[in-house]
Amino acid sequence: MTAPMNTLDFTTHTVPLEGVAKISAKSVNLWYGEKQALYNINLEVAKNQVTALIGPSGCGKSTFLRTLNRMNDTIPSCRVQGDIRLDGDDIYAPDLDVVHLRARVGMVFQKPNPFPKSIFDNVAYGPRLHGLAESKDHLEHIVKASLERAGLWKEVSDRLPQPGTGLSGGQQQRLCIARAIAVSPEVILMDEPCSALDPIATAKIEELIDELRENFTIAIVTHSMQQAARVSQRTAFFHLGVLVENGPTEGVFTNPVDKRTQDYVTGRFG
Ligand SMILES: Nc1ncnc2c1ncn2[C@@H]1O[C@H](COP(=O)(O)OP(=O)(O)OP(=O)(O)O)[C@@H](O)[C@H]1O
Repeated sequence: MTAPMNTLDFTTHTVPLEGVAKISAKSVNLWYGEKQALYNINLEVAKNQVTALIGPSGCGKSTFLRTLNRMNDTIPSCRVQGDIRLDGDDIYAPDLDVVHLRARVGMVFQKPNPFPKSIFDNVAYGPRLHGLAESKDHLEHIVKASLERAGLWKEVSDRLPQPGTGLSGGQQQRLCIARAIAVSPEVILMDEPCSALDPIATAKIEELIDELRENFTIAIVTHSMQQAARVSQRTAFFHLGVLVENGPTEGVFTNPVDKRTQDYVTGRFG
């Protein structure tokens, strides 16, 4: 039976993970002030895979992404309930060091946001903050390796002292990915990382995402169903703050179980 109009349907259809869960979210509810934005979300993020979070504008996908490294803590009206574990560690435990958590779970934002510093210092910032480099040589090695992994080294190796803000939009986004990688995170959260980029820069980032999953676990919010289909192994479809469907990407797109997912993937709304 379908839910009557204007009544939230809380049903979630989940195809269980085949691999290992890196992050496990259970019964997550979230409010901004009086307004509830997430309802009883249960979602596992598979290790060394890309999980795409999709859904119409305002459905809560960015909000959910931000619960995974407690970025919502910076919003005073925001209240989170539930249980979120990273390799079994409760990330909302009262004694948890949030700075350490955000080193384990890095983030790349919609608009490339390099610091107003040199290319080198952008990447060196995190390792310096967390005391990860034993010497100047070691720091240079980390910066080079991070830029290489982000596919940017060849383009910037001769201009490391120049400002990061002087790079093209696509290069800036790869610089932000290098900055995230430099602290050796376990998970990288990406919130519409290509929405400010042209198709060529987007294609480069998508290729990079595919390479990165070998070493990292990735969760990506995207408005583009094509992008979700190209880069992810699992997809979670959100609607009105509810996780409607969650499973292998191909199944969600070609054989969705729920009518709300069917309507979204066939372009009937959103
Ligand atoms: N800082 C905030 N304060 C109050 N309400 C917020 C805040 N951020 C988001 N919301 C509300 O929470 C709901 C979910 O928003 P969210 O940004 O997570 O959705 P989204 O699916 O990522 O949307 P979009 O695709 O447009 O970015 C929306 O109703 C939004 O208005």
